[in-house]
Amino acid sequence: MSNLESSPLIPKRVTTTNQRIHNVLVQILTLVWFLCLPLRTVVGAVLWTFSFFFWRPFVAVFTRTPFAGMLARFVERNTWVVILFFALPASYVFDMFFTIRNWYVRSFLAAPKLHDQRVREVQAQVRRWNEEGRQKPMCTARPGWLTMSTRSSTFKDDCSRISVNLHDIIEVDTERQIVKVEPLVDMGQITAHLVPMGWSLAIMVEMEDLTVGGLLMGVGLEVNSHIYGLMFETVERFEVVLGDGSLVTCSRTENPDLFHALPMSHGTLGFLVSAEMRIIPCKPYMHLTYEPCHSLDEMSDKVTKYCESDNPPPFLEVTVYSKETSVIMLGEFADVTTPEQRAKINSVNYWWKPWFYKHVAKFLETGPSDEYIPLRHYFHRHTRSIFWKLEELIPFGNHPIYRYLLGWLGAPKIAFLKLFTHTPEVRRKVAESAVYQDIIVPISTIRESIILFHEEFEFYPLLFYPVKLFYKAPGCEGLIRNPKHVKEGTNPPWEMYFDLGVYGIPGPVQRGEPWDAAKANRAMEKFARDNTGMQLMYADTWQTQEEFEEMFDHTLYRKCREKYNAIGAFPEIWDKVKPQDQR
Ligand SMILES: NC(=O)C1=CN([C@@H]2O[C@H](COP(=O)(O)OP(=O)(O)OC[C@H]3O[C@@H](n4cnc5c(N)ncnc54)[C@H](OP(=O)(O)O)[C@@H]3O)[C@@H](O)[C@H]2O)C=CC1
Ligand SMILES: C=C(/C=C/[C@@H](C)[C@H]1CC[C@H]2C3=CC=C4C[C@@H](O)CC[C@]4(C)[C@H]3CC[C@]12C)C(C)C
Repeated sequence: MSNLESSPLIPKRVTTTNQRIHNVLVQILTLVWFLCLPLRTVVGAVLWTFSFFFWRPFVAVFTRTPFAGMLARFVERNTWVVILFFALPASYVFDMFFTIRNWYVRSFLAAPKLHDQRVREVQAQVRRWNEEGRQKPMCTARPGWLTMSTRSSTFKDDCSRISVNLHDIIEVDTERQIVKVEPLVDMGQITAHLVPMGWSLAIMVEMEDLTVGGLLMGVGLEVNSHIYGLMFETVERFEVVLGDGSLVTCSRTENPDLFHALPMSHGTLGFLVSAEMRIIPCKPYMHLTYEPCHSLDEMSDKVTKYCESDNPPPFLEVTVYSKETSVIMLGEFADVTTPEQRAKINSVNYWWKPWFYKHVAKFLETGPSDEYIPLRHYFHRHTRSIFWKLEELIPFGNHPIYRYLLGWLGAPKIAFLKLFTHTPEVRRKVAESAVYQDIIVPISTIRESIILFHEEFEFYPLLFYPVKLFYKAPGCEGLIRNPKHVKEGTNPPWEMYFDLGVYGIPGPVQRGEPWDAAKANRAMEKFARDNTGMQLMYADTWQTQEEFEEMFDHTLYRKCREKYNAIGAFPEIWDKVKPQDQR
């Protein structure tokens, strides 16, 4: 028995019939596991031994030698080799493991009971950290390579790592229209659970590996954020372990200051251990209408009109293919009942299908159209191509031969891309020669923003998701600044913003011309600050601390750090996100 389990803080487990079945199954599986020894040895040895016991130490040692540059060049020029032979198979095995594990936990282990026990384990770790003299500030033990962040920061090396290993969906309450989840539940897990029940998160974020904790303690948004706002707006209650090990809950009425300060606080106020989030009923299909636009003005006018109308389309996304061309996608949940509708079904996520954004680009030539996409296919439409990033990594990835032969392997997990290809040297080069950035700015700046991105990055496609930012009453203003030009007569007041994202190698770099990463990124950040906008902090920032604090309002955040015992217990956000050279 571990020390934690013998602790008086943790209740003894109750053995239920399900758990007895669980015990028998564990014994059977152990037997099967041993009987499969030869297969296990081959697969396990090739994948895990190579990745964890050879590749990482090899990279660590190699990067200290004069050959580091050579390795970086090899990885850079032959990224597809590393991805095809290591990242893809590892991702496949990892996904299979988690699919089985999640099914198993759902079927045989009582998650609500385990939740309380696991929260106590987090509390026990924090209390132990206090008893041992509060040496280094705390952060979650999740390793950097497993996260979705492209940041090069290494703050975790200077922190005490607390394991917040909470992976489960605790409860779906269709009457209250709430799902209660643990922070490491990811988007893929949620759609697999909710969609067959006829429900969806109010904001169902696209990428399967994004976690609830990361999206709420960072920023989450999707193509219906022009209705619901950022993901944290759909939260009813947070449950948090504070720096002294106590457990608090907060909502709009209970500890409201903490409730409003938590979003975007990046784990610097406490450890999130559960969140209650709004769910909405859904239908089996998304009816998607494609409207190609052939000028920036046409797109800007149409999008503004749709977003600000009294009856906006429930889902709205734009993919910008060049300064003047883009496709607007308008979606609504739908049933498919008639033969005409059935003829328009397109399961876009089957592995042999063309990547979604390539499919959408065709409407620029063929004109407006519509189709019915099965809901899970729609929710995860960009996963297979990692938006438009995979083409750079596997240039032949959308070729029909590749799709039919190897498409079933799916996309490499971002975590494994990072694990296998991010040597420090590569990371440095990426920051100087590629851009992964999103800003959220008012919809009134569509033209200026796209022109700015064209001048600074000259990379397409661009991602465009409209987002409603709600005005917060005095005392409730969190890190995200209040919008300045709210729409008259709305309650609560709001202003329409949009997320503009650029992910890839800028035009000048592709052509072998000079490109000043610092200048371009700083111009983008200044534009966001000047327009009461913000940058998404999963990415590297090039701002100074003063500029960062001009972008994000630290007033309530700092009050809460003091009131809820976070000072000394957790780093400040800036310490987590600041650029490497400001450490
Ligand atoms: N559509 C969208 O909205 C998209 C959003 N993103 C971005 O990706 C990030 C999410 O990625 P993901 O890998 O899921 O998350 P991460 O592991 O990157 O976590 C993001 C931040 O949240 C903190 N955090 C996570 N879990 C907890 C917890 N239980 N308690 C306290 N703090 C916690 C982390 O703290 P710590 O540093 O201590 O680990 C970290 O600072 C977000 O920043 C989001 O903006 C990316 C793509 C799309
Ligand atoms: C914020 C949004 C979407 C963002 C995604 C497109 C990016 C989020 C994380 C990005 C990536 C993470 C790590 C990577 C590993 C590198 O080796 C290659 C690049 C990348 C795959 C990179 C690509 C872009 C992201 C997926 C929207 C939806 C608001």
